[in-house]
Order: sequence, then C-alpha cells, then structure tokens
Amino acid sequence: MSALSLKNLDISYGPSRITHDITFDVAAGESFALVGESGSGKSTVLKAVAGLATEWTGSINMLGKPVHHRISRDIARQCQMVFQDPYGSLHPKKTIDATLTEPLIIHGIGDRGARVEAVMEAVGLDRRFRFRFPHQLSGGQRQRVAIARALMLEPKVMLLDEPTSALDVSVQAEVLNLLKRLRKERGLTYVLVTHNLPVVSFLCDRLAVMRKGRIEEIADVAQLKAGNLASEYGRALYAASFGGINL
Ligand SMILES: Nc1ncnc2c1ncn2[C@@H]1O[C@H](COP(=O)(O)OP(=O)(O)OP(=O)(O)O)[C@@H](O)[C@H]1O
Repeated sequence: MSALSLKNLDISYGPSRITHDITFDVAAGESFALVGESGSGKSTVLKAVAGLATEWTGSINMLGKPVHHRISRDIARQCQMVFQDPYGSLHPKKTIDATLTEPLIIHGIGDRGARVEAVMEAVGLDRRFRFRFPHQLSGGQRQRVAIARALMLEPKVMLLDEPTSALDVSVQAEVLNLLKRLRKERGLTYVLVTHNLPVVSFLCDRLAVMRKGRIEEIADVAQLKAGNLASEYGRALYAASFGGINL
C-alpha cells in the first residue's frame, strides 16, 4: 500500500494556480524528495497534504484513505510536518515540555511525562532541556525539539520542509543522521522538500524534480548519484549543484 498518493493535484492560492497535475506515489517506508528551483511549488505540495493549503483539485490519499481539504484527526495523527525554521515554529513562551505535551493533550493521550522523556531521548536531547524555553537552546537543539514534537503522536508519515537548511553545516549533518536513524528505527515514510541534492542523495530513495509548478521527472536516487537525470532541467540542477562531479 502507498503511504501517500497524489493524483492530478492542482493547488491555488486565490486566483494564482501554483501547481499543475502533480501525480506521484510514495511507498510505505520510502523517503521521497521534492527538489527544484525556488517558487516551483514544492512547499505548497506539502502544505496541501498537511491541510495548510486548502484550495486544490485532484486527489490525495494517505495510507489508503482519502485526505479531504480539512484534515481529519486520524490523518493529523498519522502525518506530521517539520518546518525549516525551528525558531519560528516553536512557541517562544512555551517550555519544551509544554510544546511536546500539547499534541498529547489535544489527542487525549496519557502517560505524558514518560512519553516526553522517551521522545527527547530518541532525538538526542538531554533531559535537562525539558523545562527550558526555545531561546535557551541552539539551532540544532531547537530542530531536534521540532522533530520530537512531530514524533509525539507516533506518525507514519513525516513531511519535512527544508529541515536542515537553517542550520550550520556541522549541525546539518547531525540532524540528517538523526532523521536517517529515526526513519530506520520507526519505519517512517518521509516526503522531503529541499534545495540540496547531497541531502537527497543521503536521505532519499527517489526524487521528483519540480519546475514552475509541474513535475519534470521522477528519478531513483541512483540516477541522481550517477548524474543520470532524464530531464534537461534535472541535469541543469545537477550541474549547478555538483559541477558534474559524481556523488
Ligand atoms: N500563502 C501564499 N499565498 C499566495 N501565494 C503563495 C503563498 N505561499 C506561497 N505562495 C506562492 O506560491 C509559489 C510557490 O511557493 P512554494 O513556497 O511552494 O515554492 P517552493 O518551491 O517551496 O520554493 P522555496 O524553495 O523558495 O521554498 C510562489 O510563487 C509563492 O510566492
């Protein structure tokens, strides 16, 4: 069964049509990337899946069930999104504990203290950060909190929107390793938006190359590593990233 299936998805913001005929399937446990130039509609696709962009036609299916324009509680639990900017996405006046407990309260889940501690450990956050505020953490620690929050409801699908691009290079590598490990340990499915082709090569199985709201091609990461993308635009993107050097 597909974890996520999009068919002929046309997404608009008011009068502006942003995407055209977006169609792809992501298998359960797969890590799938959306790459392409700025403004090509990558984040908009994730937002439609997460219920944050609601003007669309076509169909979205998650774990075999149709996703509607207003996300059901069930889908919200199965699918979580992590944003680029951990500072912007964490409430500045809430402790880490309050941030991590909130989804449990909303979904009526008990045993909260133990769950918070377990997830903090899973993402490599020391317990002493539990009652601190976001401004008392580093950028990498804040992104670990954002990942921990996404994991609180034990989702199957994670939508990752440039999850490491706001971080220093050395911290990026740590967070990428964390995402790789979590996927393996928990059998997660990832849909990742990034500008960074080495990130795709490290973390993903397949990629869709987007341009001007359309998918130009869908490729295996082996094709990317071999510099063997089929579309002219995909090859240009590859050349711009690697200057033709194999990964
Ligand atoms: N809330 C919004 N209202 C109106 N237009 C929007 C909104 N959000 C994004 N857009 C427009 O939709 C288009 C696609 O934006 P989107 O963020 O999906 O692109 P992207 O490929 O993810 O780009 P980037 O890599 O720069 O994040 C852009 O032209 C953007 O200006």
